[in-house]
Amino acid sequence: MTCFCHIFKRGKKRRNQFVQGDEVADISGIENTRIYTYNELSIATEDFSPRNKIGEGGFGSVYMGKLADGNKVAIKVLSSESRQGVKEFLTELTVISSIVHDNLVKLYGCCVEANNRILVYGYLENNSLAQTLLGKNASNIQFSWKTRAKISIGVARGLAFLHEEAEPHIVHRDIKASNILLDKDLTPKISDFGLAKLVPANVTHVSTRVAGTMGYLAPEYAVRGQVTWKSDVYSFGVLLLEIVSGRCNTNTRLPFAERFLLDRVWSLYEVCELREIVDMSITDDMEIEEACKFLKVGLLCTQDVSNLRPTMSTVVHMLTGEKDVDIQKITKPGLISDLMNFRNPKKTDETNTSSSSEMATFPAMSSETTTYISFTFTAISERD
Ligand SMILES: Nc1ncnc2c1ncn2[C@@H]1O[C@H](COP(=O)(O)OP(=O)(O)OP(=O)(O)O)[C@@H](O)[C@H]1O
Repeated sequence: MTCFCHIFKRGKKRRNQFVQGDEVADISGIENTRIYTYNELSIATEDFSPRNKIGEGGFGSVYMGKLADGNKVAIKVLSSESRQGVKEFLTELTVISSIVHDNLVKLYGCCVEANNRILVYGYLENNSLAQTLLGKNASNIQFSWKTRAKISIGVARGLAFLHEEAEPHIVHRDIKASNILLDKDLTPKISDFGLAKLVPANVTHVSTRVAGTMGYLAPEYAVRGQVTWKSDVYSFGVLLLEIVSGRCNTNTRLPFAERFLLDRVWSLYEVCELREIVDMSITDDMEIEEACKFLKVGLLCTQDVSNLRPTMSTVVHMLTGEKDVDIQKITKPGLISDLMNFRNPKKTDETNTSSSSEMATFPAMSSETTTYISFTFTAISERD
């Protein structure tokens, strides 16, 4: 009798086992990840109809879908470059879906049938900050100071959670306005965390992904490809400046002195005129003071020397007022104009009005990093 039970148990799929056709993999935690069939997702998106396509990012296309239970979801079809083995893919995915926080987009599950690698996320009604706050087509959302403060603090909390509490700790690598989504109450949710590991380090992919991101890259990331939590803090600092000023980190239509937001904020800080860059729709004096405090936190986060940047939990405390902003610690941030100077000192003077679609190469970079920076300046001009 004992022997019979044993055989029976061996024949059954275990809780931590993924079985599909001939594929059998033991993956701890998989029982908490929902595996969707391709057919289910195809029905949800009306056969991946272009009508339901809501975006296209470096990882692939994103569709809005309605599941059989009525739940609205965002379905991200990873591009062909992203194909990983089933076990590897599911192992990473299980980790990502176990990370749950109010300020992180919830990953519901995935589909790994045949060559398809598809992720299913909770759907967020109010699009990304890139589209609503910084986009060309103004949204009807009123970004009051209260809303901006709530968004800034929420993103800081989400990132602090990824860096300091999530197991394993996660460096996002691509904090930027298009990766901050807003739900119906304008609660910010960070998207795309952990995805870097789902895609092989493939040059073509990296170059397209980082293309829109230049203004957010910490100098050590741009020059040496060095990614740590400190490079995320730098990107968050740039995002914070964008939220307070209501403008994109790079605008090549502006005169050179105003073109790069961080450079502009730093020069205004030096002459005690930070108020000038605060979005004009914020008019209340008390709020402007608070906004200037946020700008100073942004300057602390973007310090050129990465060791001078605060941790994200310290940033949260400064933004919420639980900790003072120590202005003694604000020194020169890592400026884009300095990176460009490094590349070609003659080109960055006041008279430089050249198009930004030049190729940039930095001697210290690995060949992979060089490739993506060379796309960067083209991308900056395309966005404006
Ligand atoms: N969970 C979601 N809910 C609602 N819309 C989403 C969701 N996820 C993504 N989107 C939409 O799809 C677009 C593309 O998202 P995606 O994250 O793939 O690319 P991106 O962030 O714009 O660029 P990149 O891949 O370079 O980071 C977003 O800008 C957003 O409009």
